[in-house]
Amino acid sequence: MERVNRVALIGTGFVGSSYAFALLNQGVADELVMIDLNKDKSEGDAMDLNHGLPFAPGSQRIWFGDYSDCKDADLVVITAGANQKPGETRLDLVEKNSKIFKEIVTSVMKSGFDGIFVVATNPVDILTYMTWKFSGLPSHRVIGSGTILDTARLRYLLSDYFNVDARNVHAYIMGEHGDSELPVWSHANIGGRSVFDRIHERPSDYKVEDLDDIFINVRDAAYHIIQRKGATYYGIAMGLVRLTKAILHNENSVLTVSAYLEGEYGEDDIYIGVPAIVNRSGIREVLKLNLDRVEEDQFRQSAGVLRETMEPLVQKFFENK
Ligand SMILES: NC(=O)C1=CN([C@@H]2O[C@H](COP(=O)(O)OP(=O)(O)OC[C@H]3O[C@@H](n4cnc5c(N)ncnc54)[C@H](O)[C@@H]3O)[C@@H](O)[C@H]2O)C=CC1
Ligand SMILES: CC(=O)C(=O)O
Repeated sequence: MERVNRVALIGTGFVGSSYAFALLNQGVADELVMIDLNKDKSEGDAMDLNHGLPFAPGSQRIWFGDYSDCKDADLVVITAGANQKPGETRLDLVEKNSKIFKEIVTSVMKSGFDGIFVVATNPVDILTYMTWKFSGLPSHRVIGSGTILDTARLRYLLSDYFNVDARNVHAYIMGEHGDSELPVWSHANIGGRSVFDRIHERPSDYKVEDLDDIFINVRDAAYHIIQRKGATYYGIAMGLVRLTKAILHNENSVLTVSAYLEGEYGEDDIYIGVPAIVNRSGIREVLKLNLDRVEEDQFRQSAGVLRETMEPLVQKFFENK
């Protein structure tokens, strides 16, 4: 008999329920258990999604459950916790969401869970680090969604600008999933042709300065959406499904996830957005790009911002016991 893949989703708010919907529609997992403090909302979502099963691919099972269901999960995806209010940064959420994570990750581990964690709650790089520390799992089995969404936003905006299918635009955002992130222009290309070459061959259509505006729109996209509708969820939900598929289907896909660094890019003991090869074992390998000097500096600064924010919490939770 073929092995059943189970995903346990913790947090079924805007992001979690959108992820559940996208996962069901793409038929990526065999089982999805939904867990949330808000029992009514989560149970209602499970009922509602079950009614879509006749229209979904394959045979899938969805239910509202509890932490004991995490024991047999291959993947625990955490989207629980506070989101940003207009004007708040992701880093502003760090204290309250770290407390929530201590409770959640401890409960998951008590179930006997021995799979892979995927974290999306903000500030995602720091909460991925916290998940790794609270869980005691090997670092390659704890993955943050990192800059997966920012990279998708960049590819979309470049595709719009150059009028080329987003799937043929290859460009990464690295660093913090947040205000200090950076675009890796030195490796950005449209179907293999560097964005700079593309701009230079069509000077009447394209300008290098436009790349700055494109990046600023990527970096500030969450603020623009939150201002309009209070939260962002569809983009990240689809990104999380992409990541889930790369893991459960052992794809060895390159995705800009939040990965634990041990000297790569000159940093260690930190989770931060980098391109990495992802498969059934989690993060197989961090991909080392040759960044230019400006990008190297920006990456170092971004890591510095994360360290500075994280330091008091690491002391509080792990050093002052
Ligand atoms: N990584 C990324 O690219 C993105 C991350 N996010 C982040 O995702 C997180 C969730 O955002 P939304 O879904 O919009 O928030 P939401 O408020 O709609 O949902 C949060 C859910 O967490 C649940 N929850 C809170 N404490 C819990 C606990 N101790 N145990 C179980 N469930 C608990 C709540 O009941 C609620 O259903 C936020 O931190 C947000 O910033 C949002 C978009 C993109
Ligand atoms: C909220 C958030 O992290 C985003 O949309 O990028």
